[in-house]
Amino acid sequence: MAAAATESHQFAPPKVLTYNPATTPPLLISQGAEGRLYKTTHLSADRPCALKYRPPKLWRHPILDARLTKTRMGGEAKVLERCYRAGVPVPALYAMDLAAGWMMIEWIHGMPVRQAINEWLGERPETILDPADQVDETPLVELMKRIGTVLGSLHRTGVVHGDLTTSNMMLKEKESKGNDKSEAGSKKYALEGDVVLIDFGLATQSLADEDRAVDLYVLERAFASTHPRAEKLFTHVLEAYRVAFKKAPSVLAKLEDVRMRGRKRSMVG
Ligand SMILES: Nc1ncnc2c1ncn2[C@@H]1O[C@H](COP(=O)(O)OP(=O)(O)OP(=O)(O)O)[C@@H](O)[C@H]1O
Repeated sequence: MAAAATESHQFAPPKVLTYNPATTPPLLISQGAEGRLYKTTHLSADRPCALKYRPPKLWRHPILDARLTKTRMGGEAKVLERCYRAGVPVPALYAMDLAAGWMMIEWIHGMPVRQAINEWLGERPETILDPADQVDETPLVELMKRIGTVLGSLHRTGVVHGDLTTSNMMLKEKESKGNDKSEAGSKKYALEGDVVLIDFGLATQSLADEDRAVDLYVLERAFASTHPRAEKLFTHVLEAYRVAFKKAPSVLAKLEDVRMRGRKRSMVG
């Protein structure tokens, strides 16, 4: 949940947020165990950005802590740049200071895919796939396909995300959505927009089918538990992935094995 004003933060924000006169007062967007995310601006007031900050961990040896921050955040920045250059939809990297533990990335206007789907499903009957309901699930199917296409481009680039969930994808707002303010218009456009992947903190570079399959499996499981009413539509993600990515057939065959292992593990307990 967004919390305003620097003063109320439990720990001081990084200096970059206080010494640069062109920087807009930071808004704390999220706070996790390892880091915080602020909304601020980069270079000019009309260029919003997300600032990811990993504050020093006082319980860790300072040299080890600095090394960990450099490795993890440096790895995340490297992956972001690689994806951006290859045309995978990710936020652009604006600036970073690994020694100080922060990086500034493009602000994506929109909402997490998780929220967009839940708001859209909120108005639907319990099982949206029941033909008797005559619910037009086309917008959600189209969104699933866009997710599959983006994942195909991610894996083609040689990157696995490591933490795929619908919270780690943003639905980038489209201009048309902003122009049509009517209720019908906002429903019609609720699931429109480009899917942008975020949070590459656990990403790695890999070309292995196994890693790619596990990436898809993690999303499949997360999707089933976050959006149980739309679980059956996940197949559209995999279909679009198959179309977008030449090596998909062997990844999807591997996904079968990964699922099997997952089922065995849950039977054993
Ligand atoms: N580039 C961005 N533009 C807009 N909002 C963003 C951006 N990056 C992150 N967010 C928002 O901030 C939230 C947290 O971001 P992110 O997941 O990258 O941080 P995190 O601290 O690693 O979080 P987590 O604890 O979920 O891993 C996201 O769910 C999203 O709502």
